[in-house]
Amino acid sequence: MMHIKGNQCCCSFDDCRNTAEWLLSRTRHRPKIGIICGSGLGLLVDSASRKQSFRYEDIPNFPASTVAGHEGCLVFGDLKEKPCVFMQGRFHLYEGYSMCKVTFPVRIFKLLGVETVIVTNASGSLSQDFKVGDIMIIKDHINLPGFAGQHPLCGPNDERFGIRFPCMSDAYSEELRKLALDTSAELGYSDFVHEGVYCMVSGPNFETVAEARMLHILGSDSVGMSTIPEVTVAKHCGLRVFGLSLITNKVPLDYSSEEKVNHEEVLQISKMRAEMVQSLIYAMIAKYDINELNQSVQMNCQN
Ligand SMILES: O=P(O)(O)O[C@H]1O[C@H](CO)[C@@H](O)[C@H]1O
Ligand SMILES: Nc1nc2[nH]cnc2c(=O)[nH]1
Repeated sequence: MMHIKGNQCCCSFDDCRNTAEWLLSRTRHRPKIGIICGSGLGLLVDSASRKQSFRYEDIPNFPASTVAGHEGCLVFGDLKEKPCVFMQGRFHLYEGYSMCKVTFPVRIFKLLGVETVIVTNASGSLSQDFKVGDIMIIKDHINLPGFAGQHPLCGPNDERFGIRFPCMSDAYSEELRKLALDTSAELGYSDFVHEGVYCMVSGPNFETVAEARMLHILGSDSVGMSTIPEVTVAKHCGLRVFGLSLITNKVPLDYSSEEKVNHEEVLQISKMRAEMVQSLIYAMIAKYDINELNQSVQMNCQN
């Protein structure tokens, strides 16, 4: 599959602008919060009001969802009266998409007027402290494909999106992480909500024992096959980022382990715990003062 024309990204500023204008001319929604639903987490959309949905296949330049548990719909709607847009299904490198296709919707979010992105995913735990069904607030990440040059910002930089060398040491908003921890305590969730470091691998296979041990030694608390490209592009274009990772399985760190992960089990646990993820996000959004946060986004966002 060829996504790069010469050394040009297949998703130029004009492609992004055309897609955003197509959407803006078909909806009255003007979202401020963009939510990316991970594997099996599509039901985060369920309680939104005034919903309007577009199938990915009908949106110009949008890739198609090919993975079970990723519905393939862009849904506009309000959560607690805050205007949101949801990706019910994301794109992954292992589907054969280039990094610019994987992250294309994040740039569309930006051009739609979104200021905060909430990413969610399903991941396997490497930390002995996490149990299946726990929620990990993403504090930081390790971009393993990025180390090998599989990086969404490689190639010519378009300054209309952001600067050539973006800072990543504060990728995940400290203020939103604190809000998440406080909200978890109020909901009585503290026993199963923890902060941690997420590591991305390209997939599609799950880890060998030796790989899992290496990722753990490197400082990863959980591992998955997504999220980091989206977060990187969001930070590059000045969006505020918050991330939640649902622990759907334990990654075997020992050859004697009986654990054998598969995607069906990942989806089963995601669907079982999606309501918890949903109530945490809703409670956070209810408390979230968009105007106040916008001011601090502008102050903090020096990129
Ligand atoms: O990261 P999300 O999209 O939630 O999905 C996770 O679950 C799938 C594997 O079961 C992989 O795609 C992995 O990345
Ligand atoms: N790489 C990887 N991705 C996952 N997504 C959900 N669980 C896992 C896992 O154990 N490993």
